[in-house]
Amino acid sequence: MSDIIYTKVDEAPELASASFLPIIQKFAAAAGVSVGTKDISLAGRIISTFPEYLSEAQRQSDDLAELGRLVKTADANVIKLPNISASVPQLVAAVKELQSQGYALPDYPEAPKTDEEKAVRAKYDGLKGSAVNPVLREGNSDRRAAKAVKSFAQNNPHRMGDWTADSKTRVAFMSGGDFFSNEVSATLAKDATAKIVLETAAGEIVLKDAVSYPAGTVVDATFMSAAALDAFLADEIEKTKAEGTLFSLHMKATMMKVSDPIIFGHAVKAFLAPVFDKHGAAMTELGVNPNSGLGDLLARVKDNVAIMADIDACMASRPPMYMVDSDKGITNLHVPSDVIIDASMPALIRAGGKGWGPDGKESDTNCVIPDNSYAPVYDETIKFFKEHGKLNPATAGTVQNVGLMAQKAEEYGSHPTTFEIPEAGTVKMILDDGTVLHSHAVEAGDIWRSASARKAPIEDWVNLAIDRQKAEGCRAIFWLDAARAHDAELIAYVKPILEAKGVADKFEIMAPREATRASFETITKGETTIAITGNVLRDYLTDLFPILELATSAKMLSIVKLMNGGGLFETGAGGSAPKHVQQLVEENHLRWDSLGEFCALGESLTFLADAKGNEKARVLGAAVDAATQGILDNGHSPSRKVGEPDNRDSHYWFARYWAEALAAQTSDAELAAHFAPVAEALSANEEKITSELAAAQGAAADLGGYYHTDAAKTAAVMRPSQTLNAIIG
Ligand SMILES: NC(=O)C1=CN([C@@H]2O[C@H](COP(=O)(O)OP(=O)(O)OC[C@H]3O[C@@H](n4cnc5c(N)ncnc54)[C@H](OP(=O)(O)O)[C@@H]3O)[C@@H](O)[C@H]2O)C=CC1
Ligand SMILES: O=C(O)CCC(=O)C(=O)O
Ligand SMILES: [Mg+2]
Repeated sequence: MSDIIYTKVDEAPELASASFLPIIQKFAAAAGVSVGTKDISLAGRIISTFPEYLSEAQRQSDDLAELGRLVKTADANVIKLPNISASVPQLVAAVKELQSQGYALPDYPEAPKTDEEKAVRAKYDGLKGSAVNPVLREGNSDRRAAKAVKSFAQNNPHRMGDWTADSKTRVAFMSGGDFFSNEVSATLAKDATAKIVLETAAGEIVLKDAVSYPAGTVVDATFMSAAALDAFLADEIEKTKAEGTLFSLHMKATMMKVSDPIIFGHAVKAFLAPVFDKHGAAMTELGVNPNSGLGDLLARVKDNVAIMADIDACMASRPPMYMVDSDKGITNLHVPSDVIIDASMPALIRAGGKGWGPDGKESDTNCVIPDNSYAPVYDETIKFFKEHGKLNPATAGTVQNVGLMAQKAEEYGSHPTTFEIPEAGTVKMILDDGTVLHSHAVEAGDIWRSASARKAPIEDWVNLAIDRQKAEGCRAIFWLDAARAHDAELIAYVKPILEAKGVADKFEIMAPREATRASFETITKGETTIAITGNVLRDYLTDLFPILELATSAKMLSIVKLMNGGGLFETGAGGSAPKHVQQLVEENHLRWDSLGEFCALGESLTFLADAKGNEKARVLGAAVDAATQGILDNGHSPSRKVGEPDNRDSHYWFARYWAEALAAQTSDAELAAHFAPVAEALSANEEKITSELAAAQGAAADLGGYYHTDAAKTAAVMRPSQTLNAIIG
């Protein structure tokens, strides 16, 4: 096993790796540090799941499973880039592309009937959504902006849209019948195995047999009422029209891969309610599944003139929709994975509460976030800006995050125990000793789910929070709502630990709405605060605050201190930026910023030095930090526009500053001697390299695929400077 594993992923970060990884490998080798790769891309995961359909040459090992084992050991040192968490349309597209490249994969069975189809479908379902992060995240999350990154943002503030008190933008959420209001929770006194059953008039349906929990696990159960959701959505569509704003829906259909696509499907049905009422049967016949979105729906009904006419008439009577791409007519409801709440809401808030409408113009927006558990965070943020005006990134302090994430904690681990209820009855969670832990009366179509958080991760999380607060000496708030069932159980863990460690006075506990306001008040004063949150708020806040403070969450330091002693270093807190690939393919400019990779690399090398006593790795790591600083100080981050320096230029500069720092350091003479000529060559050839890189831009680029690109073509596109390539070797 290599000293450091660098993950092979998808889309923009993978393109960036084609340019950056050869540099990392070359520099690391000089210090005897090996950097290997493991493929966790969507295409790679599909290929490794179906060996029986593929030729020997096409087969691939199951790298995700291997990494899943590695992260449970003290040896793990993994640099994890963002990967696609696939929605069904993305999965289907990736399969089609692989088939076109000669991979005889089975089609994705939309409506599996035979046993074989059901088996294939089950395998594909395992690849869906957030199938990678929960496997690798065997530790809790520490996300913050590195000091250099934060001060760069303060000295070079990005543009922010203005907020005015009369903005019509608002957040809409349910007032009852949702996951928030139906939640019940209990902490298990002893190890237990639970069975989840649905008791109906006709008998008992076993939804899930034998889920095991160790003693101390906090086990929640809740449901979203389909009837309440539908009434809410219909009402909000009407209200949006009356208010003259855009209708938008913000979900996490990728990570909440069972519950949220269903909620998304309800919104598609609500928006096209008259069409579904009239043509429901015909549409089902055509294979329409509202959960796959409007894009899939339109592709299936496009040849039916009557349905298409009624869709047009319905859309004309509806409020305008928030658009993903107004030029191409792609709406919020086209694909469930296009609008993902963690990134979409902060971008809209950064823009002053504006979304893009079908006319290609900015407009105030109704932001529909049905469940009330976390919607108040965005609601309060918007209220704060309406009262105080936009945040000033030049003077704003920072919100760091410590997130409970390990061992599939909370909602993000709930997929195997989430069910769309087939018929009315009572869902019961029954323990092996006969105790009925939780019970809910449900109707057909309700979405019932159970989430859990284990004792060891919860305690590790509280201890991580204590360490981080001690290191920063700043305000620290547990975002827990004493009135919410799950949070009350967590508070029962948190308080005694804080008291036992004598640090209770250093921490506050507040419900998300109050904590949101308190955090904005703190950073408005230029101060730092730590948000100590559950898994979903970890995700939401580590995009929200960075996007407001730094313009993007791509620049975040994202450390997962693995519970068994290893290190997982995530690059940034954002995703794989599909829009960046689109730009590269059209005009050969990659605006992806690798600052997240730079930060993660520095941490990984320092971790290697500490874990293995490898002093050369420490020197390399310190030089990475100097190079990162050099990129910031000298403005060599990628620009957004074609013809200007892009991701590849920033890698040249990174290599140069890294080599210069290594040549200049005095802790390791051998490394200094090795890198002196490299630094000199990079500096002497600056003009030549940057003009070779510039010459590559402008025309369309061929990667030989989207999900499964051609390695040689990608390398040719991403490494266009022969002079630089010759120096790197
Ligand atoms: N850790 C992980 O594995 C994660 C994976 N994802 C996955 O990523 C995909 C896309 O998700 P999405 O919600 O659109 O979020 P993204 O973070 O990928 O994109 C949102 C926007 O953020 C900006 N951005 C993100 N990263 C960078 C970067 N390195 N440099 C510059 N700008 C950046 C871009 O803005 P602009 O276009 O204005 O330049 C981009 O369009 C999905 O498949 C999702 O599942 C999402 C989050 C985390
Ligand atoms: O795993 C995913 O789908 C996304 C992860 C994410 O958004 C995050 O961790 O911030
Ligand atoms: Mg996120």
